[in-house]
Amino acid sequence: MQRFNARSGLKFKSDMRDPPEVQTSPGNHRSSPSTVAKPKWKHTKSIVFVIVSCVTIALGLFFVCYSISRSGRNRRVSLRYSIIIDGGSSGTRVHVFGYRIQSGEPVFDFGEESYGSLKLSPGLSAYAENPEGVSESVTELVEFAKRRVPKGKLKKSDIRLMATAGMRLLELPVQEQILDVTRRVLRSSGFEFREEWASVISGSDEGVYAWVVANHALGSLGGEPLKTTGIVELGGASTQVTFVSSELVPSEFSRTLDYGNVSYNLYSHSFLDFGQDAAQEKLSEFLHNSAAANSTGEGIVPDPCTPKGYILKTNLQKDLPGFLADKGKFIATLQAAGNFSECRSAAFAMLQEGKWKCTYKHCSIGSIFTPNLQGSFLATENFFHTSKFFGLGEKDWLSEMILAGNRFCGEDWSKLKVKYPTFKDENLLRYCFSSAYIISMLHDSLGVALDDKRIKYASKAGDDDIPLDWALGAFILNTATATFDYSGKSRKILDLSNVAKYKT
Ligand SMILES: Nc1nc2c(ncn2[C@@H]2O[C@H](COP(=O)(O)OP(=O)(O)OP(=O)(O)O)[C@@H](O)[C@H]2O)c(=O)[nH]1
Ligand SMILES: [Ca+2]
Repeated sequence: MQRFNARSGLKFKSDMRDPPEVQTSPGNHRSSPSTVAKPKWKHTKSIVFVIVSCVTIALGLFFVCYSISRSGRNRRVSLRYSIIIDGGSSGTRVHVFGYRIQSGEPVFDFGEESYGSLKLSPGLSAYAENPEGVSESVTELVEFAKRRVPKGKLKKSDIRLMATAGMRLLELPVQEQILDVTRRVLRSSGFEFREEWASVISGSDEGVYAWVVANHALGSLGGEPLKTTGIVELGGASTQVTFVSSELVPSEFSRTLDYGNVSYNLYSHSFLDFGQDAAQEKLSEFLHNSAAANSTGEGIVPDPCTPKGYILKTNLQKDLPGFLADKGKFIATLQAAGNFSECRSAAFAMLQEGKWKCTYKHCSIGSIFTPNLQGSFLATENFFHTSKFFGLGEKDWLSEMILAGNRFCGEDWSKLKVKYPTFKDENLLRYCFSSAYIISMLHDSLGVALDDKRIKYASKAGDDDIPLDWALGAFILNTATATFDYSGKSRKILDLSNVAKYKT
């Protein structure tokens, strides 16, 4: 309803429900003083009102910002921190974990706020000839960690360096020289550190840790053993297989993990030197030795795992990580002859080498016992990277891997370079061997059916997309132990009694 005020020319649009709103109707603007001038005191009142409301709004905004920053600071202040440095063959990564204790239990949150990581290449084993060189990269990783932990918390935050297969492949004295350099850096880092916290962990431990983070992410850790998910990890220098087996497992492969009120009897083994990078380098020696008979006379041996047209350079040898340097000498005698099936057969023959020494009921790889895989599995690291590269589906990724490998291995190198212009040669080169190696390992050796829906490739898992990195599993167990110690309950978390067997 609109009322017209004859004197002011102002239309009051008022409605019983709405506060009165003043409208000036067009053409009714009067310049004469006859327009109703407001009394002086009204102006002052509205100016005071405006100032008071601005100050109130400003104070309100300040309070909101302060409480947000305070709660963020409180969150960080209430957080505890733990740092793990993973010394892998292809790189060294630092993981910084923030966590809190709620009613005696650690609460893990691998979101951005509580978790950060940084990877530096090359890995520790690349410094075999120059152990002192390690200090630079470890120092850079420590500095990354210090930027994520409040200064006042450094002394209460433990830092560990846990090296894996790349270091296991070095001679013990060289391992110790490299570890001593890392200990010197960690000792002066300001974090809580003990000498024994810089070590080469056993492959079996590495597998258990990866199993722990996968089942934590999937929510099955602490649940029924046969409802847990196994892990197969194709790393750079080693491959881990870890899962709950209902078969009787010889003690050298058996691990007991007590978590919550549940005891898990795990099969866990790390196939040292059967990581993808190590296997690909071993293959050149294997091809040379096994095909010497039918080489082309001048000692040239066909290499079915390298696409035709690629010139295998001897300078690849100087690019090899420390533990592989001596393998490079065979590269010069190889000739690229890309063929997926032949590469798959060569990889399978390499995986079966030493089978005659098998003293168990059955051996799937070399003379090593592996129970028949049972239940669901996540296939990580190179299983994931290569499947991603070929854009394989979730369901039939193994059958698709064969098709993709056939195409890739059979393609001429010059065409692959045009198709994948952004890839460095040494990275693009890996995919023919990788596809064949994956099939020869999972299907030909471990007996996974090509259409088995229970095995999926992944790099993350669970609703929170938790990274499937064994270091997160090590952190979970370390913290759980710490918590149990902390709350006075001394319960066995991880039966490490037989870890000594792996240390030698
Ligand atoms: N194709 C591809 N491979 C990758 C990528 N990032 C890492 N890799 C490879 O994946 C493997 C890394 O797995 P990791 O477990 O981290 O290997 P690592 O820790 O360096 O070696 P280990 O000591 O055997 O554990 C190595 O073979 C890397 O070369 C990537 O983006 N693409
Ligand atoms: Ca690794």
